[in-house]
Amino acid sequence: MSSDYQGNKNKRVGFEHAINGVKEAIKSERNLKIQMVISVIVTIMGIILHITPVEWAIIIITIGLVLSFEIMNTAIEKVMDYLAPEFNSSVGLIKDISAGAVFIAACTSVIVGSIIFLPKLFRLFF
Ligand SMILES: Nc1ncnc2c1ncn2[C@@H]1O[C@H](COP(=O)(O)OP(=O)(O)OP(=O)(O)O)[C@@H](O)[C@H]1O
Repeated sequence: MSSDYQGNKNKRVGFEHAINGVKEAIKSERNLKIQMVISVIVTIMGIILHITPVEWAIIIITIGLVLSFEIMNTAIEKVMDYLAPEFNSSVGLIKDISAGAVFIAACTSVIVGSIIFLPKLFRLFF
């Protein structure tokens, strides 16, 4: 079945839609802005503390995981707001579960960051 969007489908290259999605998510989601600032700070710390290539790979995967989960959470929130804008306990639960996935990814990133950075910071200051 074709929908109204089919007429606009070929006006942009595939990744342009994705870049637009990232921009829109950043505009509308405060948490995503905070996570991006934290990602920049972590990257600067990685440069200053001379982390190894393997540590860079782990940090980059972790940052990608958190940002991707937050963007997916934003998409789920938007779908739910579109389909059911009124108060609904099932909608609330779906959003809570989606936020839970971000929370798990964020906790993982804190643990990974601590394992990589804390010993280096400790050596720097003590
Ligand atoms: N339509 C709704 N019905 C019931 N509860 C809702 C509804 N919309 C949101 N909630 C509750 O409010 C919480 C926050 O939802 P909201 O859509 O405001 O996301 P947000 O402020 O961007 O939060 P997040 O930090 O998870 O991104 C949800 O996790 C849910 O518990």
